[in-house]
Amino acid sequence: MDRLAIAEVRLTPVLVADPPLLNTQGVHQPYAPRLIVEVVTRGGVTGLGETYGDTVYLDLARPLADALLGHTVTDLNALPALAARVCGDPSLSSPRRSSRGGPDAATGADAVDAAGLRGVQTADKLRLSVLSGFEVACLDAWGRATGLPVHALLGGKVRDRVAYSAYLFYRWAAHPAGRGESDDWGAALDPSGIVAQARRFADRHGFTSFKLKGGVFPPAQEIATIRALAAAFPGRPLRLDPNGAWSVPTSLQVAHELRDVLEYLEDPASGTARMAEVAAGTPLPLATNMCVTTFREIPEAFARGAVQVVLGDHHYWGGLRATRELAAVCRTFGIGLSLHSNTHLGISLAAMTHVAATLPDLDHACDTHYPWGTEDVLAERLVFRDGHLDVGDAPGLGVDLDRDRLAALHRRWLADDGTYRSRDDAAAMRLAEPGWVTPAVPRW
Ligand SMILES: O=C([O-])C(=O)C[C@H](O)[C@@H](O)C(=O)[O-]
Ligand SMILES: [Mg+2]
Repeated sequence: MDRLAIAEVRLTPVLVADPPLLNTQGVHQPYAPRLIVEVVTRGGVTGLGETYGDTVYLDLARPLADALLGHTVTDLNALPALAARVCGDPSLSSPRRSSRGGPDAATGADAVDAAGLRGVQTADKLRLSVLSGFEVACLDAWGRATGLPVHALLGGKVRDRVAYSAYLFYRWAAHPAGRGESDDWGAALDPSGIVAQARRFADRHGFTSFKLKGGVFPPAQEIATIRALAAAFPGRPLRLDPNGAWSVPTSLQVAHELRDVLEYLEDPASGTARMAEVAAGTPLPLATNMCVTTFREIPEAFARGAVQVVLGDHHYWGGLRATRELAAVCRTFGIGLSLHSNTHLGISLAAMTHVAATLPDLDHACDTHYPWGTEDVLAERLVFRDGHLDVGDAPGLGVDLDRDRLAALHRRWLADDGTYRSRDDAAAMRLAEPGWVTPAVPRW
């Protein structure tokens, strides 16, 4: 066991190129912050983890890294209590104020900040997101030390490949003011642009289901885009996610108009109360990665029938094992399950794939931003075949770090003056539209 004790934890914040993808709050900044966690055992094995890299997460990660020294990588049930002790007083788990001085993201369904795209931001959720990077790194180290894949440490895989969905975004050709890296996707701001984007995703990665990030244009335009996708890809599962931008009547109208082509409607309205009202008025299933993002949000949402599919995310649910606990709760209440994604690198995609492989009732193809990325810290990028990732049996996560790439992305983080160290989609939007503020919801 001593060989599995943690001798060193390395934290490397990085900035990763991100395209100008639009959402209801603004546009992605040219660079997204991520944190790479390396856990080194006394036996000399290194495990990899990845999580959000915004400054508020880094502030919690540093004390947790120190506190982990001497613990063994198998000691995962003790992680949440350790994190609660060293990352701050659990009583701080009440809602947190927006770091941007705007409305408090957690006080109600009408207030969102960048974190609001993934539900309210609480101290609990921040801490769990940090913890998830360490949990994954410990599992990777444990697997590498014993020759077992992470899915085996989670009880074993029930499938050999995991289905992913194409994540379509309205987008500009380039970031405003000549910032960031360029790519060859071009702009997609209307139905034909999105259909072309979907074709490219399908041709390149074999995706057969499609999710459109909505809440960008008035609903009639987004309905037209979904209709164009349905015509171009008949019978394929489609999803639309305006991140809570619509009122209850608007949500009901969109649900009615698209009821024959949508697999589910994702977070049409903000907050459990509005989602419950929408759900009561449509047979279309509602999915969420906003109103059910923590265990404590489950009882009310499930009792009120507010959601029919939970889009789990191992980052903010607190790791791969917590994601399995979420799956058990969803199974108990007859609620569907899939997995959500934010801008991420290959370590998180590998982690997500391992846990997805162990979930018997994964009902829908998982989300991923990965195909939008052109940079990674992995020696070899993960490759989708027929819209799936294979679930390997190599030890740990089965992915290797490229130290030169990691160092280069870290140098970018070091060189940044703070502009990109915390995600701020509204700030990025202001470069194109001075005076832009995060729209209040309901926006339409
Ligand atoms: O499903 C979702 O809500 C997301 O993927 C949240 C993300 O933050 C997405 O809106 C984005 O990347 O702009
Ligand atoms: Mg969503």
